[in-house]
Amino acid sequence: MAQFWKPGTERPPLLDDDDGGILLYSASSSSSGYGYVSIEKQRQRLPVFKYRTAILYLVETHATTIVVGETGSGKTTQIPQFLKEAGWADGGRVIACTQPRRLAVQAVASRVAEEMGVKLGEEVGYTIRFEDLTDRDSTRIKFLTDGVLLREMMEDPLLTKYSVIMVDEAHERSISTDVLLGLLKKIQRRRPELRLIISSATIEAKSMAAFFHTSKKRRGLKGEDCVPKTEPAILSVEGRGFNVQIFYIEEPVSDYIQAAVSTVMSIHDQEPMGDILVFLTGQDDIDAAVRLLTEEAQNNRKSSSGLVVLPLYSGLSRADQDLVFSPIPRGKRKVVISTNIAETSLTLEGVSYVVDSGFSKQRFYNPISNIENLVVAPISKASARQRAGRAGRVRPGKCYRLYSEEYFVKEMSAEGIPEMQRSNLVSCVIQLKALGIDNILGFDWPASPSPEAMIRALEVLYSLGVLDDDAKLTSPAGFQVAEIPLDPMVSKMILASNQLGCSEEIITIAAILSIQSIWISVRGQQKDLDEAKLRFAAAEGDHVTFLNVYKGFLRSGKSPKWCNKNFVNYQAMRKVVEIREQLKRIAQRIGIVLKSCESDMQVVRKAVTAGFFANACNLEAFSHNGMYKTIRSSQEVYIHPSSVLFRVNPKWVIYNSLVSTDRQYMRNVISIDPSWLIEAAPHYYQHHHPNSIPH
Ligand SMILES: Nc1ncnc2c1ncn2[C@@H]1O[C@H](COP(=O)(O)OP(=O)(O)OP(=O)(O)O)[C@@H](O)[C@H]1O
Repeated sequence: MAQFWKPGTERPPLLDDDDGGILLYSASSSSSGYGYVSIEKQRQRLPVFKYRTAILYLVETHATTIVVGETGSGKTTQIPQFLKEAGWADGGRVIACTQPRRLAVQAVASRVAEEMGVKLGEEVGYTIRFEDLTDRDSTRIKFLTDGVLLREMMEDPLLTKYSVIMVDEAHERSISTDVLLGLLKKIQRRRPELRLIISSATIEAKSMAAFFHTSKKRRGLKGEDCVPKTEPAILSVEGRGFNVQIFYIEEPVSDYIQAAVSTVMSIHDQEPMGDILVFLTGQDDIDAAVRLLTEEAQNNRKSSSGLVVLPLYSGLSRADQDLVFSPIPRGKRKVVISTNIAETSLTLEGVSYVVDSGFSKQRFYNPISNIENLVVAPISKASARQRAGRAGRVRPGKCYRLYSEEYFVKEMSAEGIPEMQRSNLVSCVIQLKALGIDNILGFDWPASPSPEAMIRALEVLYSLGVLDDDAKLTSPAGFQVAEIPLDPMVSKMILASNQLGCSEEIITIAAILSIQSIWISVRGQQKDLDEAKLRFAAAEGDHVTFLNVYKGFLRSGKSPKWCNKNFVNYQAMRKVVEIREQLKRIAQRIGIVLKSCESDMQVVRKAVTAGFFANACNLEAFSHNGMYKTIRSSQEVYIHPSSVLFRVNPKWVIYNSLVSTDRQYMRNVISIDPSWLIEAAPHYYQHHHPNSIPH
């Protein structure tokens, strides 16, 4: 490893480090030594502990407090406890702390419950989509995703039960965080007693402060006189977790999966015990790396025995995700291979080594072509620092970056682009509409989305029948779609299935579409995978094929062996079963009758069309290479090789998503009859594309 890796230059990190200095995370002044220490001692050792009085004073006197502190300084776990101790949860009030990711919500809630010596779900609880572990009477500190807090606003627009809302990891700038910040600013005007804490590792504190600074006079709910200062306070928490030594690769790598696997093996061969956390981009990469490492172990090479390799991504079932937190037998080394869901807020206790590929999957949306792509793109310096920080949570660690120091310093961007400015805004707009925000274009955003993207979103919602001519939610369809916490196109497909009598099938399809892939992808075994797929392949396309796989899985008694034999990802199927159960409950709640259409696949395809008609494509006449054109923007697209319709090339198809590599590829494709498009969306096709559909 010595000739392969170059240690980073040591330089003390500064909070406003905008020149991209290479960080050597150094131990905070109070973090002395490691080994066994009581939880109370661990708490007191965290940098944020010294700021307890300052934080409480600022929260008392300011409507908004912005806390900037490096990863591991203790913001997430400690600040809610300080607030509780200071009485902010007295009198039945609740302290909320939001996170952008579900996994982080669960993990920090468990940790805080443990630190307070209480049972999770009582005084300390959490809520994520489809899962509520809180108690209406006793929960005083509640962790939740920012998306869930937005949903709570539908029932309680002023969020009256919360005394303090802490928006954590604001630097991630997820869409939900940005929408939440905009709405909280509105709520503050009506509730001067509400306190906000915006906390983050790298937030541009000044621009956030400017956003929250308002000269407008606030109106109290009941004429309260406890008007705090409107100018936000900014507090920098100095100090970090433990030393993390950074190493850079000397030469750029062409295959980051292979490079990550080799790095893990080198660490295992040469470094003292300590778990390894590897950051790759998505399920495919991760499954490939897990397989490569497991094969090494099976080949019984002395060097790789003793490795316990675990994947971590959002498409895993809860039980499989929990495995990464579970202890492993003594003398073994855990290797967790993860997407960026482990990037912020998580503490994986045993981790001493991080391997950072430098990439993540990111959404990019082009409002002109109205196409959204999920692409593998370079991460920002802020993400790289968060990733490195995972190695220094409970003891000093090392981070191996699979890119050069020069690249980090000169080319990596300082911060990522806010999700709001690179996403399709359909879900965001429907949520604001459901909250009664009519003037979406005039909404006060921390970072404004492009007007084109907004207009596109309004158009899609209008064509889905979710908004009426006055851009208000339609009743009941619009309200029902808003109620289902999924992409409105998927929700519309579920609503249509109710009328078409195939809700059982469509709910299965919706569950499968919400995870990345149900197939095991194995490098070098593509032919075997294709053959396995043929056993389930349906001429109608991928959606019907999914139903065949799901039926087979149930018939096998949910057997892992059956999955392996058929190249079906067992963990993904467990997640599908889990999501399906949750969707069933929501569907019943909004009045959908669960009904199976048995073998009538035409109604299933019609229901898919009802949701995804805007993604219709037509095979180019005389096309010898399978080129399609999208109806809405005449974009050139092709069926992805992973689809069962690859090379079949039916004349008319609908896709669920696009991935762009050398070309734009359609994933999850189904063949349709073009007349269904007019049935599903007469306005969209007759007015916007009158000559594109044969009558
Ligand atoms: N589950 C856990 N097990 C052991 N230690 C933990 C656990 N969770 C947190 N800690 C300790 O608490 C420290 C502070 O964690 P916390 O999440 O509060 O920091 P933070 O400043 O919010 O960082 P981040 O921005 O990365 O979320 C960790 O570095 C770690 O030492």
